Amino acid sequence: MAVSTVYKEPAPLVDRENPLESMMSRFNVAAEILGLDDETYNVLKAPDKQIIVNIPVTMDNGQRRVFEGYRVVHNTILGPSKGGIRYDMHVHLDEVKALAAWMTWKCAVVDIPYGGAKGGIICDPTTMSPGEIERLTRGYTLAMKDVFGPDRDIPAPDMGTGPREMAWLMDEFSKTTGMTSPAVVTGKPLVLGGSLGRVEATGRGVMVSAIAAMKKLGMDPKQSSVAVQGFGNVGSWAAKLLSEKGLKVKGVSDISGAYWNENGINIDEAIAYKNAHNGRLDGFTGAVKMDADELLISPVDVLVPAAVEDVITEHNANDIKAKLIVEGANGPTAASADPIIRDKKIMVVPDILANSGGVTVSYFEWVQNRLGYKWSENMVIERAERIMTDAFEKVYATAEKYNVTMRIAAYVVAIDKVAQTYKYRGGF
Ligand SMILES: NC(=O)C1=CN([C@@H]2O[C@H](COP(=O)(O)OP(=O)(O)OC[C@H]3O[C@@H](n4cnc5c(N)ncnc54)[C@H](OP(=O)(O)O)[C@@H]3O)[C@@H](O)[C@H]2O)C=CC1
Ligand SMILES: O=C(O)CCC(=O)C(=O)O
Repeated sequence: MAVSTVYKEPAPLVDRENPLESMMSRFNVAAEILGLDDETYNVLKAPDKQIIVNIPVTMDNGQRRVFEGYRVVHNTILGPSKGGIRYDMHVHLDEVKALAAWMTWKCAVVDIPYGGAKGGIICDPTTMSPGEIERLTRGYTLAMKDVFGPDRDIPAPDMGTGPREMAWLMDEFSKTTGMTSPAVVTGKPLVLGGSLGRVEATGRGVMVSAIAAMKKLGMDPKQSSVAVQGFGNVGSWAAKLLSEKGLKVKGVSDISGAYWNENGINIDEAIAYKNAHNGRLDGFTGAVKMDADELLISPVDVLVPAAVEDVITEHNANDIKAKLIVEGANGPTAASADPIIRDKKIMVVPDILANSGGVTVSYFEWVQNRLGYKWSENMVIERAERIMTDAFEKVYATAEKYNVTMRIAAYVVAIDKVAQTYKYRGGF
């Protein structure tokens, strides 16, 4: 049988900023503020484990193709590691390492008992059939069977994956143990033990943090406008829930381009259009198409980058008009843009706080699976909102205490918690 290795080589990071370097530069600033000792610094800066696997998959045409997959466990000091799995052609080991570390900091910011991990496979799911994606997902799960576990490492969805992939993962893992193990993965379909409220949880958390930040800035949601980059799980839910709070969503985008309506886009219509057109906004008539790069520097009060890393850089930061940036995506702002944004006095609710609603409700899903009990949607929403509001206030107070940005403050809160736990666990 012919074996093609076309998807095996990782995409180079040459033309992009390196998210791992961005993560480390903020980590270093926070470590300095906290006066972290050398031992703790060295333990926290590098991942505990990096696993790279080759996954042979029989494609629909009978050819075998080998895919490269990763799982990076950054840290387990606070508990079992937690983090999503990304299917995308740009997946790169350094990116997965950054994403795994961000999971450690994110779980610590919202004070849930998890460490951090992230996974990814270099693939383009938009060109694969459901059967090919299923075989890839099952192959990845088998390759990671000794890494995953309800008390060890608990995956979830990220870009390019959703409840369908999580169901296959749960089923394949359960076969290896001979027991149905719903708690091995979160973001599952409801019938398999998924939690009410998980699908929209990340977008809802973005909305909650945006409203909390607007309150601090004295901005009235009903008099404010917003642009959202990325119209997938996080972006579309954030846009919908922000519009329900009265904000005018003037711009949205996906890989097909950006769409602008000065009078506000009808988000329910945009979502319905996307769902009916292969997940894309291309051809949507409720807005005018514009250059994708223009969206980030468009005249809006609030900007929500909810797609990929490093879209805000030293090259466009100066042109941003928004007074508030709420990071739905992980790592959308390169470290090179931080000083420019700070000097422009734009408030940034950083990724590890703003998008933590997803992992928070994942935690609730895991708790419900372990209890064998289901919570009502109201209970999920109310508890997640409380956790996020408390985390926001803690980060805001830390920013004031040290006179630093919300981003550095979030790292300070997170690293302090993990470092203190490390000291207790180490016995001194
Ligand atoms: N899902 C979750 O619960 C969580 C996700 N996140 C982060 O949020 C971000 C988005 O994830 P999620 O919504 O799940 O992913 P999805 O795959 O559901 O959606 C990604 C969206 O981004 C669009 N996109 C991709 N590249 C670009 C680009 N260069 N410019 C504009 N749009 C682009 C995609 O367009 P198209 O579909 O046309 O390709 C799609 O609309 C990621 O950074 C992820 O790590 C963070 C916390 C939790
Ligand atoms: O829901 C989860 O467990 C993790 C989601 C995720 O990958 C993220 O927050 O970046």
